[in-house]
Amino acid sequence: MSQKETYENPDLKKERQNCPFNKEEITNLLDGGKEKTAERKQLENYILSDEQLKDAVPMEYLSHADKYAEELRKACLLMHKLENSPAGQVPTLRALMGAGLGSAVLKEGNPLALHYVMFIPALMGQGTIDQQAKWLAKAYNLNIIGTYAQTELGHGTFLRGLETTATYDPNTQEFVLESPSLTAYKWWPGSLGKTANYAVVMAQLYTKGKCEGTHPFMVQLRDEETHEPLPGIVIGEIGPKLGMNTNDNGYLGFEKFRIPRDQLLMKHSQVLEDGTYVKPTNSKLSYATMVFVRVVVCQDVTTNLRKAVTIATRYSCVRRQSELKPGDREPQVMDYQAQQNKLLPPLAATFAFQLASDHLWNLYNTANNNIEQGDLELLPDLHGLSCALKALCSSEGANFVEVCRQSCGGHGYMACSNFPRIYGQVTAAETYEGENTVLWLQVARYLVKTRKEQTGGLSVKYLIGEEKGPKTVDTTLEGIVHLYRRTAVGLVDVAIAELEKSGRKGEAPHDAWNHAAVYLIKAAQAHARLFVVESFVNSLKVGNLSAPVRTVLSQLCELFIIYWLLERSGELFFVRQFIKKRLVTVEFQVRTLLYVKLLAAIRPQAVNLVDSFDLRDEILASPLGCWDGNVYQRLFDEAAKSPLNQSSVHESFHKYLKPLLKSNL
Ligand SMILES: CC(C)(COP(=O)(O)OP(=O)(O)OC[C@H]1O[C@@H](n2cnc3c(N)ncnc32)[C@H](O)[C@@H]1OP(=O)(O)O)[C@@H](O)C(=O)NCCC(=O)NCCSC(=O)CCCC(=O)O
Ligand SMILES: Cc1cc2nc3c(=O)[nH]c(=O)nc-3n(C[C@H](O)[C@H](O)[C@H](O)COP(=O)(O)OP(=O)(O)OC[C@H]3O[C@@H](n4cnc5c(N)ncnc54)[C@H](O)[C@@H]3O)c2cc1C
Repeated sequence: MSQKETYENPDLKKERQNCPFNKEEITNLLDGGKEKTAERKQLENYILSDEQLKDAVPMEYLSHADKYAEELRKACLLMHKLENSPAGQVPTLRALMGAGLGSAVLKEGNPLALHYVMFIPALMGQGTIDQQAKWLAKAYNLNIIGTYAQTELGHGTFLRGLETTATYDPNTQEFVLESPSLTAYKWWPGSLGKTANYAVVMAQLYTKGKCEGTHPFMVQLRDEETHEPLPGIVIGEIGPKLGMNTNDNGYLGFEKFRIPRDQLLMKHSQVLEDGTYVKPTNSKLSYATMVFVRVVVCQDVTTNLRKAVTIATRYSCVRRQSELKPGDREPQVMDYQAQQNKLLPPLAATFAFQLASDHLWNLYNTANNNIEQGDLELLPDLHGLSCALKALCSSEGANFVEVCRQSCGGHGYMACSNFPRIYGQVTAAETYEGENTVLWLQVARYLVKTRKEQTGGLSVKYLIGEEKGPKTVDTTLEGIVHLYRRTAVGLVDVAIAELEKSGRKGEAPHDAWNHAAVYLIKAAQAHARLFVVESFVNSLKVGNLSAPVRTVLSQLCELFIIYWLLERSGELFFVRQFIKKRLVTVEFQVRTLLYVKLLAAIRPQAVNLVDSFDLRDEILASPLGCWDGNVYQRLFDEAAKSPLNQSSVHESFHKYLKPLLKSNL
C-alpha cells in the first residue's frame, strides 16, 4: 500500500493475511490499467505532499465565510499546481474535480467546480466555432470564471417555465436580459455567489414578438478588475446548505441588462441581425450540458460510495462489540451476519455502478461524436440511459452511504467520520441535474414509447418483440438476469395497461400519465437495475482477469444481483408466469439461501477488497477508515482539535452557568 504505518491494528493485519487475490490487479482494473494506477499515485504524491494544501484546523470549526475563503485559497493554489503536474493538465483537472483526490484538499466543496463541470462544457456544446475561439482559451486560462445559471427561485425542473427573458432589440443588435419577478431570479447555480464573473444563462428567447423557448447566453456578471457586479446585475450567495457549503451557490437577477447579439450561444439555433430566428435540428440540443453532467454524476457517486464503504468496512473489522459466543471475546462487528448484510451489498454496488458508469461514458462519447457530425440517432438512448443511471446511482448511493454511517454506530455520527460530508454530496446528486423522480418519469416515457412503437435504442431493445428465455427458477447468473428482464418488461406492460385503462375511462393522456406514475416509476427503476446487473454480468465474461480475481468479482456480482432481487421481491408478481405458478415463494427461498452463503464467502475478503480501492487516508479523511486502523487514538486526536478543549473551563461558564448555579432557582 502507498502508506504503510509502523502501527497496524492487529485485527486489520489478520484480515490482510493470506489474501487469495492480487489486490493490485483490482486497483489497476478500477483505474483503467497499470499505467493509470502509477499516474494516479504520482499525482496524489504531488498534490498531497504540498503543506499549503493542508488544513490548519478542521473546516467544521470555521465560519461560513472563512470556510469559503480557505477553500478558494486552496482551489486557486491547485490551479497553479496544474502547470507542473506530472500527470499533465487534463488528467490532473479531472482528478481534482472529482470526489477522489480533489475532495482530499477541498473537503467542503470546490468553488471553481462549476467552471469546469458546466461552464466550459456548455461553451463547447452550445457555442459556434467562433464563439469557442473567443471564449474558450480565456476560460481554460482562468482569465474568466464561469458558471451555469439555469434554475430559478420559482422553477428548476420545468425548464419551459423559466421566467428570465432575453428580448432581441434589432435596433442595437442586443439582447435585453430581464428578471420580470422575484421567482425569475436565478437561484442555486454553484460558484455564482462570489466566485464567477461570467455565466452561461438560460433564458426565454424573444424575437420579433415571439417566444422561441429557453436558450443559452454568454453573460458577463462582474467587472474583470474590481469583481463588482455590473450595473443591471443583482447577485449574491444563497446561504448554508446540507452540504457542499463552499460551492457558493448563488442568486442572480437582471434589470434590463444588455448583451451583444453574438452572445447567444448559436451552435444549434441562431438569431440573425434582423431578428430572424433559425431553429435547431432538435429543440432538446440546448439541454446537452445537463446530459454530460448526469454522466459524470454516476462516476462521482461511485467514488463517494467507495469512500464510505472503505471507512465502514475497516472500522467494522476494528470494532469489537457484544457477545457472539457466550463467554468468548467480543467479536469484530463484521462477524455479525447482520453487519455483513449492511456492508457487503454496498461494497458490491461500487463495482456494479462503476461498470455501468463506464458503459454510459462510452455511449456518451460515441453519441456526442455523432451529434457533432449532425447524426442524432443515439440521443434518445443517451438521454434515457443517463437519466436512468444518474437517478439510480445517486438514490441507491445515498441510501448505501447512510447504511455505512449507521454501521459505524455512534462514531459514524461524528463530523470527523466524514460521513456527513459524503452523504451531503451524494444526496445533493439526487436533486441537482434533474430531480430523480422527474428523471424516472423521463425514462418511463422512453420505455412506454419503445414498447408501444416497437422501436428504440440499444438499452431498450429487450422491450421489442416477445421476451424469450427460461420461464422457471434458474440459478445461473444469466437466469437471474433474465428474471430482471422479465420483471422490467412486466412492469412496463402493467404501466401501459394502466394508461390504457385510464384512456378507456375517458381521461386525457396527461391525467392518465399522472395517475399511472407509481407504475411508471417502478418500471423505470426496474429498467435501470436491469441495465446495471447486465453490465456487471457481461463485463465478467470478457476481460483478462486472473482466476482468483474473477472468483471474488463473480461472488460480488451474484450477491449484488440477488440482494436487489430480494429487496424488490414484490415486483416479481408483475412477471406473468409467477402469478400463475406461484413461483415467487420458491424464488425467494432459493435466493435467500444463496445470498446468505455469499455473505459468508465474501466476508473474509472485505478488508482486502476495500484495500484494493487504494484510497489514501487523506482522501478518506476519517479516523474510522484509516489504513492502520488506529481508530481510538485518532478519534481522541480529532477531539483535541475542538476549540472547546483549548481551556479547561470555557469563558461562558463564568458568564452564564455560574450565575445560574448560584441563583437558587
Ligand atoms: C424534465 C425535463 C427533461 C422536461 O423537459 P421538457 O422540455 O418539458 O420535455 P418533455 O416534454 O418532458 O419531453 C420532450 C422530449 O424531449 C426529450 N428530452 C428531454 N430532455 C432531453 C435531453 N436532455 N436530451 C434529449 N432529449 C431530451 C424527451 O425524451 C421527450 O422526447 P419524446 O417527445 O418522448 O421523443 C427538463 O425540463 C429537465 O431536464 N429538467 C431538469 C432540470 C435540470 O436538470 N437542471 C439542472 C440544472 S444544473 C445543476 O443542477 C448543476 C449541479 C452540478 C453541481 O453542483 O455539481
Ligand atoms: C447542491 C445543488 C447544486 C445545484 N447547482 C445548480 C447549478 O449549478 N445550476 C443550476 O442551474 N441549478 C443548480 N441546482 C438546481 C437543481 O438543478 C434543481 O434544484 C433541480 O433540478 C430540481 O428542481 P427544483 O428545485 O425546481 O425542484 P422541484 O421540481 O420543485 O421539485 C419539488 C418536488 O416536485 C416534484 N416534481 C416536480 N415536477 C414533477 C413532475 N413533472 N412530476 C412529478 N413530480 C414532480 C419533484 O419530484 C420533487 O419531489 C442545484 C441544486 C442543488 C441542490
